[in-house]
Amino acid sequence: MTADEAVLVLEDGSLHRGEAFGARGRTLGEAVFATGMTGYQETLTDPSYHRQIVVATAPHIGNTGWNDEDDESARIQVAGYVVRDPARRPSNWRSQRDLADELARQGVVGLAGVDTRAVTRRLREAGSMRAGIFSGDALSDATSMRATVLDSPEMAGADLAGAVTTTEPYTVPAVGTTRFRVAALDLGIKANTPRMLAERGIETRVLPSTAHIEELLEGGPDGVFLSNGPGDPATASHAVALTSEVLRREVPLFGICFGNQILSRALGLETYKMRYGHRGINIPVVDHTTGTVAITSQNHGFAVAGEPGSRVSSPVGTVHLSHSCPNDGTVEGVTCEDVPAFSVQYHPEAAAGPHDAAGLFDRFADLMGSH
Ligand SMILES: NC(=O)CC[C@H](N)C(=O)O
Repeated sequence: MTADEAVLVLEDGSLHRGEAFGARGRTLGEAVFATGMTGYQETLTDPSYHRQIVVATAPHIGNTGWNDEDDESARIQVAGYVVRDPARRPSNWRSQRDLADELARQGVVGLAGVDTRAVTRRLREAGSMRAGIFSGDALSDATSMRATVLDSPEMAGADLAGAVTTTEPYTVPAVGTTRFRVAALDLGIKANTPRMLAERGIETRVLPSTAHIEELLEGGPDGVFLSNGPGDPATASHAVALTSEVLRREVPLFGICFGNQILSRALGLETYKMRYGHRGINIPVVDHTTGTVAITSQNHGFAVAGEPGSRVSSPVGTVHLSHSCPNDGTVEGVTCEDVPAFSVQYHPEAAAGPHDAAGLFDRFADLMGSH
């Protein structure tokens, strides 16, 4: 890595100087911090991070290099990447190349050599904020770089699923015998989701976010899946309308993260922007039905409003705000008591992360089996 200068400029006017990492140039996005110690390849390729500049709290990044197997989508999706101490040389039996080279190859602007924990403390106190990374020819004086950041769009109100969804439908076959067929609305789906469904004998037909109800329910699928995805759930009116129709027809439905926010909105609940969100792979979730706690993988900046553990009425009957995060008391999942639908704010596909929540895919299969 050549030691040329790069700077992270936050909306609050603070400047964090380091070295260019990956591509040189300029990038703008929402600065968020992610606390996972592992799984940077999955994080960087997760479409939910579209238009976000990810700040890694783990000080050493890049140790396991990059491979052709662990991508969660077709490309690196983050707007930028900020790390403290990049590995000088990757060392892993699966590594095929170097992280910095891969960032450069895909044109992703990054920054290394800053105190990412200091940046994180700032984001934790003041909240996620707009930011820019500037290097090479894009470097200029602090005032104009900050003005560029202040001109960039906010994450609140951003409608981004259309930027990451598939253009054409495709099918991921079940492994072994096909027990169920699921239609998945791709709002930014991760590759591990259809894979985990496939392992349970579920064939997944993945559809663009613009699909109409006839396309979604073509061939009479056994269930509908709402994926994770970037942007503000308050903008996702089409997905919310589709979901209302699926609920009305009582087709079994399961949603993850953005999908949880969409289902909740279809049930009449509201979403709001959190101060700094949850992004990590060791976040606890309480299941209010069983009283158990799962350690989960998460990546969200918006949340569903409501009292964890309470029951509210909706157009399709009673809804249990069935899961919550004990760290801050936010809602982490909803369960419909009168129609076959549930969703969680966290990631049972856990790429990367712990496997505590993997059983939710079995719960979805059971729900389809009993309808
Ligand atoms: N991972 C996701 O699906 C994220 C959902 C939404 N964009 C949020 O930030 O809350």
